[in-house]
Amino acid sequence: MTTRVRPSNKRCAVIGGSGFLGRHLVEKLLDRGYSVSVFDIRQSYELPGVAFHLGDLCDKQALLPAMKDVSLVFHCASPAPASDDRGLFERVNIQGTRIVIQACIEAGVQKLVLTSSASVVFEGTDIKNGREDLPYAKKPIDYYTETKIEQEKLVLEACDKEKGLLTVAIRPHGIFGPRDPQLVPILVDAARRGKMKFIIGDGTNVVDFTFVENVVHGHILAAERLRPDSPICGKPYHITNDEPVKFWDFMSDVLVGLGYAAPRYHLPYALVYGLALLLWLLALILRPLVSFKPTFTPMRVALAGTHHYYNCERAKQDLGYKPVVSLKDGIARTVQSYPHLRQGA
Ligand SMILES: NC(=O)C1=CN([C@@H]2O[C@H](COP(=O)(O)OP(=O)(O)OC[C@H]3O[C@@H](n4cnc5c(N)ncnc54)[C@H](OP(=O)(O)O)[C@@H]3O)[C@@H](O)[C@H]2O)C=CC1
Ligand SMILES: CC(C)CCC[C@@H](C)[C@H]1CC[C@H]2C3=C(CC[C@]12C)[C@@]1(C)CCC(=O)C[C@@H]1CC3
Repeated sequence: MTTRVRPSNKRCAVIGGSGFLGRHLVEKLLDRGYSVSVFDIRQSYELPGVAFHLGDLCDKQALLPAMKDVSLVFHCASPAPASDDRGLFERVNIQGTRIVIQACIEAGVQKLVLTSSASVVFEGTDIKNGREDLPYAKKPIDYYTETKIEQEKLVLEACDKEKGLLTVAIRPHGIFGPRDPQLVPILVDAARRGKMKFIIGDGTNVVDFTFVENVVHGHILAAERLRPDSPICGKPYHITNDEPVKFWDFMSDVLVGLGYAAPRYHLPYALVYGLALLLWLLALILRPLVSFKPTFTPMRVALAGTHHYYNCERAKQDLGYKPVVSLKDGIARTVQSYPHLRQGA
């Protein structure tokens, strides 16, 4: 007879734990007394109390040791949204997520918390105060969004009290904070190349940006509230700063905080979107000959020129969620954490 060790409630695994969000999550979990296994394709740091397992999440045999005696798994790995590699997104976000679910079931994991994205409902048109019951985007703008939709469906459908696996999806929006490899670095790179003089559209579009510690807080609340009798099983939850802000005010605050000029001149949205589509097509056609990555992709232009902010009442009601860091403090802490990206550095 084989005896199964009951996983400790304070042992968890973070898939994607070397990444931006993953590492912040690991640090908070350690603070809260969890012991943590990180599974990632790379190791980006060392911390006492963290065991690293390196491998590709599409490889179940590589995943299983990271889930040994673990009751709770966070899945926050994904290829970077800026990539244009459809095959990679399908392999990691769709096939890989199926494998993560199978591995959880085999390893006797009780709870799986997925980092999804509020963008699963975004298709380039305004979303104002969007709730979780909005339909998934029918025409997602990029492969990242297309595969995040499938990934979320897979994880939520895998919620099965009989089989003993409970699942929930967190949908953050526009995560920023110290060590973010995307938002601030891309913005500063564009500013240094003189591309941030322009506002796309009339500059009044309102969006959500979410400080990374609030996203972590939402994940941990969801994990701790996920029980067979709780209403959160198999549901998605928006997690934002709950302080929608004008996109171009946020960009200006970050740029000015780092010593760059705020964008001033307006360009028509339709013109910039058309040009971005054209460039994207050109990059696709020329890929066998030359490789170039346009700064202004159709997705970025759509995000920069439309309203996209989300209601997080469901998270407040069911998870007891409330942001722990304000937008103002989040921006100040973020700006302070990038001395090397300051103008003149
Ligand atoms: N940043 C944002 O604004 C938002 C992010 N999200 C979601 O949050 C999650 C975390 O994002 P973020 O922290 O920004 O991203 P990061 O790229 O910083 O972190 C993702 C981590 O997963 C790793 N990874 C990628 N592919 C694999 C694989 N096949 N096997 C194992 N590990 C892999 C990455 O490695 P490598 O770097 O080598 O690829 C990286 O370490 C993602 O699921 C993303 O979709 C949702 C909403 C907004
Ligand atoms: C060049 C400028 C027009 C824009 C520079 C900033 C952008 C790089 C970021 C502004 C909004 C961000 C965002 C994401 C990535 C970085 C931005 C485009 C996501 C696409 C990351 C992954 C998600 O799930 C949704 C995010 C929405 C906001």
